[in-house]
Amino acid sequence: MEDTDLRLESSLWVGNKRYRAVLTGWHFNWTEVDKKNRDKKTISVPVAEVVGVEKGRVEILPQKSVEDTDKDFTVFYVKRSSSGSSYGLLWTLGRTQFSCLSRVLRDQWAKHLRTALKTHSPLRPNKLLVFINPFGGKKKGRKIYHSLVAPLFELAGISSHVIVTERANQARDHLLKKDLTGFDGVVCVGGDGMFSEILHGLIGRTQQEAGLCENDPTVMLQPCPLHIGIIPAGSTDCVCYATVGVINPVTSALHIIIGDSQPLDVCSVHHATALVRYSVSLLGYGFYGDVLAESEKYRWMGPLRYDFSGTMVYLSNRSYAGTVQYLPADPLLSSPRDRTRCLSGCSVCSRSTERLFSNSSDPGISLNVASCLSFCVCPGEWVSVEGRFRCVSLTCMSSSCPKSPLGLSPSAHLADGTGDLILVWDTHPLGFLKFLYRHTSTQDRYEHFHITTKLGWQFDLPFVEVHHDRDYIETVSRSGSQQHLAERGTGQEMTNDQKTTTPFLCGLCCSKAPAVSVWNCDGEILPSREILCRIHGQLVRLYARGIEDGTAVHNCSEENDKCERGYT
Ligand SMILES: Nc1ncnc2c1ncn2[C@@H]1O[C@H](COP(=O)(O)OP(=O)(O)OP(=O)(O)O)[C@@H](O)[C@H]1O
Ligand SMILES: CCCCCCCCCCCCC/C=C/[C@@H](O)[C@H](CO)NC(C)=O
Ligand SMILES: [Ca+2]
Repeated sequence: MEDTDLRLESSLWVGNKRYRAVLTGWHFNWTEVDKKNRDKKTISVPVAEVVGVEKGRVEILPQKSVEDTDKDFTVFYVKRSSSGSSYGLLWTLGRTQFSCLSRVLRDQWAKHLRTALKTHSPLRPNKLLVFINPFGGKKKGRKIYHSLVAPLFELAGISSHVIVTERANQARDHLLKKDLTGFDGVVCVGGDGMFSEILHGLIGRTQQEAGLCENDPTVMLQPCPLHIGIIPAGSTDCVCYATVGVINPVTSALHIIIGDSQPLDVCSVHHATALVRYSVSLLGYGFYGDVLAESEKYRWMGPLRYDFSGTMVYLSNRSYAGTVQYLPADPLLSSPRDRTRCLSGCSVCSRSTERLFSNSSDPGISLNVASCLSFCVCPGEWVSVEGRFRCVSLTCMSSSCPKSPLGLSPSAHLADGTGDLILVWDTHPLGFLKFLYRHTSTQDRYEHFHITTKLGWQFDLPFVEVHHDRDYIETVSRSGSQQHLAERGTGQEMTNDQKTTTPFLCGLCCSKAPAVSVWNCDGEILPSREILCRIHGQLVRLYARGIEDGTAVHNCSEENDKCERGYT
């Protein structure tokens, strides 16, 4: 249908005020008109952000009520407000009840608006498969879904098949084996672990159907056709925070309803000739591996277990010997140190789409896995580093979360086909504390497109390196070579503290320093230490749009003169 066919204009009343309402193809605007026919304030809502249109005077929350009047219709739409911090925007459900002069006109408005919203947001889901983890986070998944999300899905005409999980990996197995015909997307209600199940199920299913072998890191994996929605109800909710900007079930539900689409890079992790897992947020050895291993003992603490374990692990003052090899990405694409951020509509990610899906541009395809584990197969390209590390982390995105608002790599991109490798060399305990403090502090903030820090940038420390990687390998083992620490980390000879393998404050919290750590892969401990990773650009799509710039919120409401895009 042409946009001109959707155009409609008439007087409408909200309460006793008269408005001139106009539906163009893309926007629905209503402007108050005073008694002298002068325009006053305008409210403008993009049609793509209209959630639903109901005949009569309808309310949804706290309970649904319908007054079936002849000349009225109610429009529900996305309304934005600041989240309190400057990071991301909260979305709530806006609602306006309109009255028309006749029933015929009312029916015309309802029909035109419904047609327009379908035309302008083609990815809106009709049918969703929803998995609820009843035990995630504070164990409120069921309540969050039924009280906050289900009424919105119903309003938007989405039918959902809900499965409350009874065991770990049920959602993954369902996606791998059961009939998924008719579903537009899969929604998980839970935390990063639940998201990871959906990720594994959908990627696995897609490769099975395409006849591709996931174990082979040289294979170009097939992007998943189904979208993933995340209703946050977990402990860290990092994937939700880093792709939406807030941890808020209503905001996430609204992104799902309007069919937002955010591609996401995924890292496949291999050991020997097998796929071990996929990762999007954190593949971390050393500190983050130890924090996860320690935190498993304190599950009963809920989300606080990470802070408690973080403190315990910090006090144990561990570092580990190992070797990391990586293939650097093209520095012209972007840099993890450029202090920009990946926001909604990011141009770096958009430009990457073409590059990623043209087959010729991926030299990583020719890797030989067996060789990779022992030496570099692309001389001159692969970089190898060896030494003692506090932590080695790889992330495909910023991995910001409430515990680390800037994230592990604040300037990383969600969908540029690269990952950031952060090497924190062994250093004095106070130096490492500074790094942890900088990257977990809530005081640092983003300003329009650039990151400014009051405390100092987390990568501006002499023992921290950050690299931008296309594909890379990591092998971590105990090499016993401690000299590298002095050579690369601080440029000075190692101190006694650094040389010793005895933990700092030993006896207060642990008795013997372990020789090796474990890999934390998005909150799961990996069984292998020697791993090979490959970044698969834009392998999955989320019902999200990246982080909207919180500083662009207009301070406008229905009382102000101009209000665009439903900002409040
Ligand atoms: N019914 C269930 N019983 C037990 N475990 C489950 C169930 N459903 C899902 N799980 C598992 O629980 C783990 C944690 O779930 P989730 O991510 O939702 O919560 P969380 O508190 O954020 O945990 P984490 O921070 O460890 O990821 C997931 O890895 C998932 O596989
Ligand atoms: C001295 C105290 C230090 C406290 C450290 C607290 C931990 C900070 C968490 C930042 C993690 C950001 C990356 C997210 C990773 C998720 O994939 C994963 C699963 O939810 N979360 C964790 C904590 O491993
Ligand atoms: Ca990326």
